[in-house]
Amino acid sequence: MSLYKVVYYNNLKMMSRMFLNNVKSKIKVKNPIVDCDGDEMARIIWKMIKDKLVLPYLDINIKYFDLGIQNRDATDDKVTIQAAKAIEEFKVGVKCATITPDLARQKEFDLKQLWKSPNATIRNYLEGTVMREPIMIKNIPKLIPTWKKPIVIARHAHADQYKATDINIPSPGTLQLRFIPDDDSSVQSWDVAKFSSQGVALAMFNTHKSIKGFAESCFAYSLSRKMPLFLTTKSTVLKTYDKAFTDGFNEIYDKYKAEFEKNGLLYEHRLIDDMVAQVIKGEGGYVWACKNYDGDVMSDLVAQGFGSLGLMTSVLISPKGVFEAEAAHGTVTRHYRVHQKGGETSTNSIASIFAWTRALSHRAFLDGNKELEAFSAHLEKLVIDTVESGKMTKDLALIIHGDKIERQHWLSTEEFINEVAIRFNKK
Ligand SMILES: NC(=O)C1=CN([C@@H]2O[C@H](COP(=O)(O)OP(=O)(O)OC[C@H]3O[C@@H](n4cnc5c(N)ncnc54)[C@H](OP(=O)(O)O)[C@@H]3O)[C@@H](O)[C@H]2O)C=CC1
Ligand SMILES: O=C(O)CCC(=O)C(=O)O
Ligand SMILES: [Mn+2]
Repeated sequence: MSLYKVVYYNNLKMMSRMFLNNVKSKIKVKNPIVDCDGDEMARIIWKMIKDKLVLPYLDINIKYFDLGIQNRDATDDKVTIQAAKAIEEFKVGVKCATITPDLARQKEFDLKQLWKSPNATIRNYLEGTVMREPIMIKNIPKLIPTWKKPIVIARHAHADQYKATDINIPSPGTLQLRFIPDDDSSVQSWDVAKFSSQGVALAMFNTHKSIKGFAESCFAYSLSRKMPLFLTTKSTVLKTYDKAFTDGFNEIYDKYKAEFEKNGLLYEHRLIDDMVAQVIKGEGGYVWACKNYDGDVMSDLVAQGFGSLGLMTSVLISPKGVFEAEAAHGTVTRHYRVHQKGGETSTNSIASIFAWTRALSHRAFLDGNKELEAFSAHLEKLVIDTVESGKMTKDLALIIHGDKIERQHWLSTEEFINEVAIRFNKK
């Protein structure tokens, strides 16, 4: 079995029918799923999804880890690494968006320290590639009208800025980079900068092993989806660092070249600035392999271009044979502030629902559980049917109605999830 298998439903209607025809009682799920809870509006959505769309239908052993900021602080962030290890053990995890604290958050929650990003901790532990793909829904116009087919961002999930040493330079002086080999060869050092006043510096790294693992997952994934692959870097500027990516991909491509050509698929390296311009004028329909930071930024751009951050799925596929699903967006703090004041919110829960369906379908695939596979497909179909019937959250309604939007055009956060749940019960 390929380590990089991702289940996609080509025939949602047929799978959904299978669910309706066959499922009489709660579906038994043999092996556990690791559930990582999160923060703010995302946490509120998470609970509603579990209570209304998942737990009533599944007899499932959920290994729960509370990655909410208060519990990470209370456990000195040990809970995050425990969650990563549990995902490694049970092979399938699903994660709610979490706060990565900055100084303002430290003050807000009276945190012991500025804990690291839980996403970076988990992804660095599991390694692998984050595949981000927009959910395309017929009646939601794309903000970038030239886009006709999905653009899948394949984001290298290991290191670079997300495992960097990120420091203040307190006074004038010389900054050096040193490499001390484990064997007897001599120490090497490089002068990075001569500071005449205070400043900042960053040291980041990656490994050839991780880069080649990234390349492997991108080629395997592109082939399985029959989509061309583009890798972007700034190798003209980072002549050594980014060349490690172009060389690593070329090496792995040798293995895939014949299959790519047989399927009429293209692999090409492009400079990132050239690519961003091409992306806007092209029609989509490819996998875009991005370095870690580029993938973070570009996936939000692509998500918004296709409609909303609430429609961007995100799955981590790891060479350890492990799978983690999440939404690409964050905790949606601006909406949460409204909720805290008792106001009505309309936060899109679709990407979080799809985090659950993608994790469950991977569980189904690993366990050979056809009923669970049909359940996940059915839930995805209900969500899409709900939006196609005109019932949606405000982010989507705004794309359709623009400044003519009225209250009747959209549902609140809870109303949308209730609407999906009602459809479930109608059968
Ligand atoms: N995977 C993770 O765990 C991630 C966590 N974060 C964390 O999330 C927190 C908030 O980050 P922030 O930069 O505001 O990014 P968010 O992605 O949470 O939100 C940014 C804006 O995008 C729109 N948006 C995002 N998701 C949705 C949705 N589901 N439905 C409707 N609109 C949506 C909203 O726009 P509008 O206000 O215009 O409606 C929102 O204010 C931070 O603490 C950050 O650390 C951030 C990214 C990923
Ligand atoms: O981990 C974080 O702080 C941000 C994560 C993020 O933005 C993403 O996964 O897209
Ligand atoms: Mn991001």
